[in-house]
Amino acid sequence: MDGDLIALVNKLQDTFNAIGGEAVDLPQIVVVGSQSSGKSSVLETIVGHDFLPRGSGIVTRRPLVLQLIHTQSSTTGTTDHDGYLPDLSAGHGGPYRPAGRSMGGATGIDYAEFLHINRRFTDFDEVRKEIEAETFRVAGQNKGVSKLPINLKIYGPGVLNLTLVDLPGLTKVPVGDQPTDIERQIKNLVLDYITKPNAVILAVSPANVDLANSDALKLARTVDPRGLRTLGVLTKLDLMDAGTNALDVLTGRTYPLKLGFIGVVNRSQQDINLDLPLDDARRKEEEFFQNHAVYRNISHRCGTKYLAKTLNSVLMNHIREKLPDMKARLNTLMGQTQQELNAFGDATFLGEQHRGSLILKLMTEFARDFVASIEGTSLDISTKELCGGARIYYIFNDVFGHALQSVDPTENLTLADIRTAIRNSTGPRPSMFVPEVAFDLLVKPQIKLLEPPSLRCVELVYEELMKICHNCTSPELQRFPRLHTQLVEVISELLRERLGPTSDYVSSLIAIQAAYINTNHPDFQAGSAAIAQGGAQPLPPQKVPSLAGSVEDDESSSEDSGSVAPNGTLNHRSSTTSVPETRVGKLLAEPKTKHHRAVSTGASAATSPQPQVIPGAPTTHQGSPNNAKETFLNYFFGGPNGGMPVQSNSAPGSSHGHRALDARPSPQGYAPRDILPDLGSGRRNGGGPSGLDAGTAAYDMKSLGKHLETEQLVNLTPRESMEANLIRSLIASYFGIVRQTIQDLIPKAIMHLLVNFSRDAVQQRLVTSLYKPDLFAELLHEDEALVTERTRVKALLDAYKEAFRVLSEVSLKSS
Ligand SMILES: Nc1nc2c(ncn2[C@@H]2O[C@H](COP(=O)(O)OP(=O)(O)OP(=O)(O)O)[C@@H](O)[C@H]2O)c(=O)[nH]1
Repeated sequence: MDGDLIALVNKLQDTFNAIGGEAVDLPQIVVVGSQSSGKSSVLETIVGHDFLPRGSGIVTRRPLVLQLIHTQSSTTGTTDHDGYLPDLSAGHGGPYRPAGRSMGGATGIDYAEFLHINRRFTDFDEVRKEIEAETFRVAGQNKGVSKLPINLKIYGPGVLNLTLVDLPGLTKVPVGDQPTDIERQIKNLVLDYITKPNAVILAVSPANVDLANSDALKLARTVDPRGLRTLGVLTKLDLMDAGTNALDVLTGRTYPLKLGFIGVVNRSQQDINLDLPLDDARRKEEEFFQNHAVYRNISHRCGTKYLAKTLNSVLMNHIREKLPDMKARLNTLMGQTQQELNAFGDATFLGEQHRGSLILKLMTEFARDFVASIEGTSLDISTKELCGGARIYYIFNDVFGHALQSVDPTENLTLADIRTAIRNSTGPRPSMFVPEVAFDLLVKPQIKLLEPPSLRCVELVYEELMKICHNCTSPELQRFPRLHTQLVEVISELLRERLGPTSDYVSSLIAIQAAYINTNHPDFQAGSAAIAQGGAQPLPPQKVPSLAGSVEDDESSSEDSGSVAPNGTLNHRSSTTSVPETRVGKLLAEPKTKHHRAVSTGASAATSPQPQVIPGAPTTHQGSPNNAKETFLNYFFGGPNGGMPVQSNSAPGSSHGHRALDARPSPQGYAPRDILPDLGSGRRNGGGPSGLDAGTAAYDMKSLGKHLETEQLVNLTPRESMEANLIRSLIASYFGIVRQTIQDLIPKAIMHLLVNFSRDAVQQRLVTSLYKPDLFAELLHEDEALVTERTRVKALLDAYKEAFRVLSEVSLKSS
């Protein structure tokens, strides 16, 4: 039973070595000692073979995990119950046969196996060479040390069940080309092993050096201060100065260790040189103790044989003691490993007949994850960054919102441009009033400025959805990279399909806004009123109290009057309510005027703001959008519908051919030309390009533009400047309204056409595209790395389970 324990630990050690399970702290004996203290000699005598490298300097440079496995002798078929054949007189069958001497005989063969090569060694010289080669391979030629252990098993009827770890000897000074920190390196390596509470420390100290200077004991003390798991070994007792002895140490009077001290005498260097067989050396050792005057009385507790036996029982007791801990640890590990294994997928879905349901399950999970990410109901919601639906909201609200707000509605629209547009829209004739068509002409391209940010918004949401789709994965799905790729591909295709219609719709929303400039929009009318109000300064006494006059006065203040909000938009609501009952303000504060057109020939503009149709005046545009548009600027610049007194006897024909409202008859009977004589002449005399007068390039925008470029902008006449500023303010006002609408509509459109559509279609699309039995094999092709990893985890779990089972049996029997 006890033999089983060590065999079990050995088995666990192998399993964990092979599959990388470092988690179990297995009970093992760790040999520690300073250089040349005799560690290798002790190990060799325990094993009964010369198999360790020898030489000067540091020979042991990698940990050597040595498992001694007792096998039954084939001649006797028996063994003593603790797996140890103690009878030295048994000769070849004894435990301390030198290498090669008993090999090949009927008594059974000792042989060695390394974990790193699949080969059985029966020649222990070869074992030594292999250890040397393997040491060099990893730790380099005579260089530093390596933590990577060499695993060696020695089988034979002559060995005890034992697990020992040989470590590099503690050193002080680097020699040769050793690294300068060799002392620290070795110390750390040793500490790595002896710190583990399940390690039994075999502290080897030479008896010919004062125990107070023992590096092994010093280091052991740091991790086992009460000396509970340290076994002291005193070597070189034969080399002590004459007259001195180590009796006090061996009897535990000098240095207290629970497991005590055992004295040994190994082969001297000379013995080695003379190739003294190990069994001869053991006899010599036995004789040494039995014949020694001081040690005679304790000779049964001295020597390598006794050490081996003690180690065996110490290790078994230690394992037995650690059983509950190991079981608890294994239990935890089993739980963890099981969980790890579960992450690779439900075992119930393995097998060909379940492929369809597995694919369906993975698809559904994928679709569910995708929808959950969008809706923010995902289980693993990040707290580090916005994700999924929240990012879409962020795109709408912050990114898109800011992008729209940063669009300057009058960008690239200089006063000169506006003047040019005004002039172009008046045709060859000088015009007295600002034509509404100019406003129309100018505002449309500005509305188009909203298109790029809107389309970008679609793209950003699309990209976000793509990201969500790529992030939808699970450890189970990772097993099937091709299925995952296909799932992502199908969703990507769905999203791509939706990108076109969504972008088109968004573009058409902008186009719709540009298609019809609704100057009759209530907010715009209110905003326009505020603009007008901003310019409604007290009129100079000498002028006719006309709108034109008030606006003209505004020219000096319009730049800084603040009628346009800093962001280029108007606060329509407050403007509306704060519009004083000025003439223009009152007119514009009643947005429904257009719809109530009535013949009201005698009404004054101040009390009757409705655009009025004059008998005999051209009415062809009445009711049409153009007509509606043509009306609103009249509030500022006069015209038949505005408050401007216009002479009814003005020739109606003079207005046709362009949309300028200057010559339209008004019910009041004044012609704008009459009341604003300076405007028309001002343009001709002041800022007007001479080209216009010459008439040669009146319609040529280019030459006009060039001309304007050459002329300084300040050359705008006051009238032109006023007109241009006013138009600009109105553009900003109108643009603000459109922007608000767009800001509201685009996210709705994107949600409907892209996000919600994809969300609702994802499951069905996946099923129709991928749920095809002939695709199953391809889709369920497993990732090889993951298959390996799953196999490893499965093997680990099995090993834990097996270890747990054996441990349970052992503890049952021993209880
Ligand atoms: N006389 C005598 N010599 C011993 C005894 N033990 C070890 N030696 C000698 O001491 C030297 C060092 O012994 P090793 O067993 O190689 O010492 P080590 O601790 O393994 O050395 P490193 O692996 O280099 O750290 C060898 O020449 C041994 O023959 C002993 O009990 N008596």
